[in-house]
Amino acid sequence: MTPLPDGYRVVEVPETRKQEFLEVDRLAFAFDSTPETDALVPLTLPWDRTVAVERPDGTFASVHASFPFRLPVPGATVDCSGLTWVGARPDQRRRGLLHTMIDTHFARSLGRGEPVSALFAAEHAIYGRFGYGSASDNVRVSVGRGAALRPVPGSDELSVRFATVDRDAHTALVDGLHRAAGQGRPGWITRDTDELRIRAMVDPPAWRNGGEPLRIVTVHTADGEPRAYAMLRRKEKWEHAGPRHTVEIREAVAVDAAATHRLWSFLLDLDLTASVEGPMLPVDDALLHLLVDPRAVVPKVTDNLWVRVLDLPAALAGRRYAAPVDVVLDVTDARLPANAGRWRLRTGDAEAGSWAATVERTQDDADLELDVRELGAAYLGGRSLEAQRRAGLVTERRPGAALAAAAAFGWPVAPVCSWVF
Ligand SMILES: CC(=O)SCCNC(=O)CCNC(=O)[C@H](O)C(C)(C)COP(=O)(O)OP(=O)(O)OC[C@H]1O[C@@H](n2cnc3c(N)ncnc32)[C@H](O)[C@@H]1OP(=O)(O)O
Repeated sequence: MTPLPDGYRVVEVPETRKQEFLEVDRLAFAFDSTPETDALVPLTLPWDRTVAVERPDGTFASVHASFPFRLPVPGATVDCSGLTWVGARPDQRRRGLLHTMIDTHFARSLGRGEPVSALFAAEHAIYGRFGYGSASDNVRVSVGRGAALRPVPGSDELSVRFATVDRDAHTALVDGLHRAAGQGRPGWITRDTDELRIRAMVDPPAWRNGGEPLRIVTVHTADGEPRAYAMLRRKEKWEHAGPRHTVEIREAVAVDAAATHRLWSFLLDLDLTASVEGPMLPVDDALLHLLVDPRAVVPKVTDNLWVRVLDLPAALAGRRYAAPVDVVLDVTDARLPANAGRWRLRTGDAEAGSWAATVERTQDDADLELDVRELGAAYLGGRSLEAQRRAGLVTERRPGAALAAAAAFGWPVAPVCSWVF
């Protein structure tokens, strides 16, 4: 454990200390709220997983919390501690408080039997030093109005409804489609509490930034079954030559190609608009395959989930592999030495097109040497171990081992989480 300044201590935060907790994060993240906004936006924090570092005078210097997620991984799901709301008061930075909070978070997560942790990083430079690897990307596209899509059979039979987001009317529809659309996609964390489901659709006026209230487009079959949705806000812009409104999409999901086609055909043809600013999409999203002219979009790719392997054998045995492999990994892990050393990962028989693996300690020579950070980056199947070898981040001791391991760790569906926690 990293030593704290004299008199500082780690404490659990009960809900009765909510305002003190929020005050630290408001100072850390530079935001404020109002009673009107707070009344509309539920706090999603699980209070039995909320922790602070307290100063000698009993006030909070820094805080963090975690969500108890089920993380979809290649071919399976594992328990995952979703680190969130990490913040130190600006006058308490760079004294090791985050080091202590991370050690505390790791110990508490392992104590609950959670073999991995995941997070969205506020800044890219923060979490690699703690063994988190950037494990997935998302793409945001800016698409001009009228961009054409390749035809998809069945799209024309679907109909579209347009409404203002209504919690009672839409929460179950959004949650059901979100779950269905993410089937088989690593990283696709679902919103498993009422607070998280509501939080996804809240629309306090203070968040509108000059735009209209949050609207929802839903796509339905002839008998009314929902197949896709997009939550969006249009912003007015009138120029000399006429209207050039933008469409800002908060989240868009569809359960199949026909629904994707119908949804985006509608979004790309809204009157008065000039462009559509897309939500966080997986880098292999169907929309990107359907655009007739992909050069017409301006893609922005950024890091999405970061993953920290906490319990190496449980984490690696908890996912499936895309190819058979027998490889000895020699792992370094400065913060969790139980993960360090040599591990043999060996797949068994194929089942439904993928392979389960056993992971055991070994004295055999290493095939690959890597830090737990690079293992976390490869864990969801979206970052190649061979690419990391080429970048000098993974060392190969047996020729061909990186290619073979990369084929096994990779996955045909790109990992992404569609919402920031
Ligand atoms: C999952 C999430 O919640 S992401 C949100 C993270 N929070 C924020 O970005 C809010 C604003 N920032 C903060 O509150 C703080 O600066 C924190 C929490 C990021 C870091 O807290 P600190 O107590 O200052 O961290 P600590 O003193 O333990 O230092 C951690 C190390 O990371 C480095 N570090 C911390 N923040 C950053 C940063 N933003 N950029 C680059 N390096 C950083 C420090 O220099 C230090 O490096 P070292 O190990 O070489 O000494």
